[in-house]
Amino acid sequence: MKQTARAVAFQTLSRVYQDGAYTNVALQHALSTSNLAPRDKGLCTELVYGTIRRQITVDALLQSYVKRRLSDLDPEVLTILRMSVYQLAFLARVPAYAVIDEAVELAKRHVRSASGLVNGVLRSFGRDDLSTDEKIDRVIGQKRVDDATRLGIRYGYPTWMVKRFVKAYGFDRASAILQACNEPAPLTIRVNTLKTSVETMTVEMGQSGAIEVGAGRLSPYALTVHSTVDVETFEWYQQGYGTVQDEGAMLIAPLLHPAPGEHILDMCAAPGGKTTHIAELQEDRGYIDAYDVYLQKVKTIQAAARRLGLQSITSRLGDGRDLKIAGKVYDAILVDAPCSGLGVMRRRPDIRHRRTASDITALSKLQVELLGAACRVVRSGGIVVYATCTLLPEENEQVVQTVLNEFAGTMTLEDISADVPALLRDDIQDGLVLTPERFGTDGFYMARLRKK
Ligand SMILES: C[S@@+](CC[C@H](N)C(=O)[O-])C[C@H]1O[C@@H](n2cnc3c(N)ncnc32)[C@H](O)[C@@H]1O
Repeated sequence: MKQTARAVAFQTLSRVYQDGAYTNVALQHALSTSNLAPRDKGLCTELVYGTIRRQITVDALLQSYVKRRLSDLDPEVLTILRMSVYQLAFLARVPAYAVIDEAVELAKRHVRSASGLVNGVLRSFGRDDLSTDEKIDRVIGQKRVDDATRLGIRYGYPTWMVKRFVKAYGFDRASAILQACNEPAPLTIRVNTLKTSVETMTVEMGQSGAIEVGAGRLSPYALTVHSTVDVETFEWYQQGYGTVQDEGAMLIAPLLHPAPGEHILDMCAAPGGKTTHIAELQEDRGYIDAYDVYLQKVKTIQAAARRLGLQSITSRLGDGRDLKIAGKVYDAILVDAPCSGLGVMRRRPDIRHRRTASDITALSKLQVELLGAACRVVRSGGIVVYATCTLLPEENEQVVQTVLNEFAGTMTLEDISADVPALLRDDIQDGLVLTPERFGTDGFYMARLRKK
C-alpha cells in the first residue's frame, strides 16, 4: 500500500495516544522506516507536532461538532478527527477536500463503521464560515471558565501550567511566551572552533550552495541554518565541525569560564551538548568528568566527544547527588539539571500533556539536592553554574535561593551581565531567564554561584 504523509502521521499519533510513546521518538522511528519523499516527511512532521501542540484547542473546537463526549469515541476515530481538524483550522495551505477525503479513507481502513461520522463532522467543520480565531472565540465564550483556562484553550495548554506562567510572568507576558512556544524552533549549529570558525563555515557553506546559513544573534559560536535539511547527514557534521544546539544553550558553558588545565565536573551531562562545548572552550586541554545517571545516556556523551574529536572528556556513570569522587577537587561545576522542560516545548510539544504540577515539586527537590552536592565538592573560589531548560521560578530562582540559604556565607550568587550579550542584560535578575518570545531561543535559566 502506498504510504502517504497523513497515513504515517496517523500511525505515529496512534502510537503516542494509545501506547504512550514519546512524540519525537515515535516520529523519528516512523520517518526513518517510511519511504516518504522529503516534502511528505515535512508534512508528516507538521501534522504530528501540530496535532499534539494544538490538541487542547482542537478538542475544544471538535467537541462543538460531535454530539458524544470525545472520550467516548473510538481512539482511532478521535485521532483521525484531531489530526484533520488541526489541518482544517491551522494549515491554511492544505485544501480542505484533501484533508476530508483522506480522513474518510483512513477511517474506512481502520474503523469502517465510523467513516460516516468522520465525513459528517469534518464537513460541518469545513462548512462553518467563521475563521479559526472566531471559532475559538465562540467556544471560549460558551464556557464559564477563568482567564487561565481561556488562555489554555486558545493556545493549547493545560490550565495548571498557564496559571504557573501567569503567576511568574503576568498575564500578557505569559500569553506571549505560550504563543512563542507554539512556533517552530530554528535550527542552529554550534561551530567547533577547534576545527574551524564561524566565518569559514559561513563562506564554505555559501559556496557549496547546499545549505544556507547566517550568523547567530546571541552567541559568537552560532550559525543559524535557513534551509530545511538534515544536517547530521552532511560530511562536515559527521567529521565534527559542529553540533546542533539551541543558541540559548550556547550561553551556558561560557559562564564556567573554562580555561585549559582546569578540572571541570559536568554533573548531568548527557547527551553531552554542554560538556563538549566546555571542552572546546578549554581547547581540549582540560580534565572534564561528565556524569549521567543512566548508562545508555553516558554512551551518548562518549559518542558526541568522539565525533567532535575531543580527548579531554571522561564520561562516567553516577548520581550527581552521591558521586564517588573522594579527593577530587573541581575548579568549576555545571549542574544542567533534569527539569520539566517547559522551555523546550517548541521541540517537544507533548511536554505540555505529560507534565503535572506535582512533577514540578519533585523536580525542584532533586534540583536542590544536585546543586547542593555541587556546592559541597567545588573548590574554594570555584564556580558552580546552575542551568535548566524550563521557565518556572520553582525550578530556577527558588532552587538557587534555597541552596544559597543552605550555604549562607559559603556560596554567593554572581552577576553574569558581563558574560552575556548586551541585548540580554535586562533579562538578568537572580540569574538569566531566556524566554522564547524575546529572541527566538528555547527557554532557559542560568545562574552562577561562587564558593568563597
Ligand atoms: C538537561 S539534561 C542535560 C543536558 C546536557 N547537559 C546537554 O547539554 O546535552 C539532564 C540530564 O540529567 C540526567 N540526570 C537525571 N538525574 C540525574 C542525577 N541524579 N544525577 C546525574 N544526572 C542525572 C538526565 O539523565 C539527563 O541526561
